[in-house]
Amino acid sequence: MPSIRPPAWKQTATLQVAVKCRPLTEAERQQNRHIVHITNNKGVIVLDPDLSKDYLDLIQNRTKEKRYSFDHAFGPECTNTDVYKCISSTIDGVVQGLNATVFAYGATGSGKTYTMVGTHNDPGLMVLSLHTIFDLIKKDESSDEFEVSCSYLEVYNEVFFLHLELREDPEKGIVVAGLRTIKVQSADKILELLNIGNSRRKTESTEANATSSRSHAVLEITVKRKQRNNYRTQVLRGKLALVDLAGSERASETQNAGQKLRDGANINRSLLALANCINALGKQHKKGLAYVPYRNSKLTRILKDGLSGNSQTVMVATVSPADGQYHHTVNTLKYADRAKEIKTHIQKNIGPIDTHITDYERMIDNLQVEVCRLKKELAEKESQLCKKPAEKTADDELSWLNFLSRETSENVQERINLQKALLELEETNLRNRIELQHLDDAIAKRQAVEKDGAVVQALSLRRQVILDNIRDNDESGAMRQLQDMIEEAVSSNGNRTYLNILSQYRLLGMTNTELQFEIAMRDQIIHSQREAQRNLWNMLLGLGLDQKQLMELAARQGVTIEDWTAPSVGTAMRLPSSPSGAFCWQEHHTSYCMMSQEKLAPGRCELRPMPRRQQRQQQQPISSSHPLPLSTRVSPFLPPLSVSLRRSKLPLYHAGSCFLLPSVLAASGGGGGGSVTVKKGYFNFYFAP
Ligand SMILES: Nc1ncnc2c1ncn2[C@@H]1O[C@H](COP(=O)(O)OP(=O)(O)OP(=O)(O)O)[C@@H](O)[C@H]1O
Repeated sequence: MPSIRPPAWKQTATLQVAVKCRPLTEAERQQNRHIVHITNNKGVIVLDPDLSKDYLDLIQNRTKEKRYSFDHAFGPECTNTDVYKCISSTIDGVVQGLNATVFAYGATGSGKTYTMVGTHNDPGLMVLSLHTIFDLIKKDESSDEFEVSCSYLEVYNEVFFLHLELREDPEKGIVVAGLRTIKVQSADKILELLNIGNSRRKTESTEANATSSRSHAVLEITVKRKQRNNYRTQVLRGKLALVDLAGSERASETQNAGQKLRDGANINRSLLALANCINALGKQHKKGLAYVPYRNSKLTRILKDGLSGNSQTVMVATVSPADGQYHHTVNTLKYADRAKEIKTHIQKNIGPIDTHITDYERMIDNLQVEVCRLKKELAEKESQLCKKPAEKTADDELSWLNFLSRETSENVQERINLQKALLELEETNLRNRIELQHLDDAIAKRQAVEKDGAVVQALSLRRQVILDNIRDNDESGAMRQLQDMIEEAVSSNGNRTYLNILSQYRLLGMTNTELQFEIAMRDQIIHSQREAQRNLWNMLLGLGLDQKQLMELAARQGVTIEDWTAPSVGTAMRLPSSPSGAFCWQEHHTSYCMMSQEKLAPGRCELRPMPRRQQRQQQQPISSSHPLPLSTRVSPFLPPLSVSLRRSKLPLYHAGSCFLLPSVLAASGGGGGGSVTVKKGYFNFYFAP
């Protein structure tokens, strides 16, 4: 994912130098004189250790007394907290995404470890800085998220104690590859780790210090601050490096003792490299560009940012007040004095704003997951519907509908959010293009005055940033992705599909009920017809007619006997007194039935259609537009005789809205039937019982 970088904001800062002179130790007090004096919290005077100098030397300025002035100077009575007060503002910046470096520089036994780590009663700068960082985070009232991590590194004899590789990262600066970084929740946890790390540090007893550190210790604390608003996330990354350098005494002893000690070059390779860098950086300021040999040692590479790069840096030069340490003290102060000239360029480490796009991506991913989840849920519901539609209760459906309406409104909200994000992106693009236009104009105007001046360069730099932003926005396809997402959110509205399925299911359920009712009705009619037929046969057989006679009688009347099954002998014979029950026939899947009408004259029935959805409601008569088929087989169970209504010469009597059909029974004289031509329209049967 390409990154969009904010415009660079840089401020030049000067390396701050504080000098700290420790008290004489018990042992020193016996044999040494106190030769370092602090004046006005800034001045340092180092007296000539040679007391034999006569007055003449003094007035001829041949004395070795030295005077210096620094940003801050602390005497033996000052605590680490006093020192910290002067540098605390530098530490505060780390929480705002600025880099800071504090390193203690001085001869062995001068008090570097004491200053950086301290004691229980006089906590050092590492401890105090950590407390400040965690206090600031605790007191922060914004909704920003913080993440603090730390690493502790030891460089011993130019070798990383863990044999790690140094790499230059374009975003993070110099990093030690493979270095373990631990996320920490409190200052106490870091201090615990720090004590473990410090206790494992290589120390040796030297003439000047019983527990002289033989390695450089670097405690690095990184504070990641995530600032969010609706659709933007900005990450500020502040780094604080606290460095306790090794003592040099042993190195000098093992090498050319005495001689190199005097000129300050007899320190181990890292310190020599550091001194050279400080020298070069000092010259750089005074005489212009000079090569700075950072790469000569691992220590200087680690400190590169702190010395000239993006860091607000404090050098604490520690000195011993003992006259025996005169050369070390002067040497330290000489480099500290030079370091005052070093300039750094501080700038907030604002993480790539591609986190905007990352956020969009995350949002889109989440939506896609949500869409998948909804699709799956819908498929499950659909399969449930297919399996057991009858088991679905009205309550379930209601709650599911409520759920659906909630989901639908959420879906709408998501789409609104996506639209907003899209608008914001479009606005950014528009702003970028307007600024590009302005920059082009400004560059053109400025170039007319000076061809490649600083202003033109700055404007061109800014123009490049804007161009990158525009290109990155285009390349990332964030807008296209958002548009696709909105469209998908609209089209993949599974709820709508589900609602369709649900309504179809309900419709099918109703049709099913109608059909079941119809089947029940038909069963009832068939049953009644069979009953009537049995009665008819009983009656005819009771009259003494045999099967042959019956067939002849039926044929004479043009009646087809449908189901020739003689009832068992002995069945009771019964003649109904009035028409009742229903009869029906099927016509193109439409059911009609003849209902008994209590209030009609005896034997009079009316044929009515049986509308599917109104079976329980009042029946409607067949309309005249509803033709009956010319030949319709009707099996009325009253009279107890099956008749076929075919084309017939039997008259139909028109009576108002009805056709009157002469009673088949009457016509047959108690056993007759006939065929009639039924055209269309209403018709009533009239039976003469
Ligand atoms: N401000 C101080 N007050 C009291 N004692 C101090 C102070 N500074 C240093 N000392 C003492 O001086 C001695 C040497 O200090 P320290 O070990 O910090 O020196 P160093 O510069 O780290 O030495 P090395 O480079 O050899 O590691 C220790 O015994 C320490 O307790």
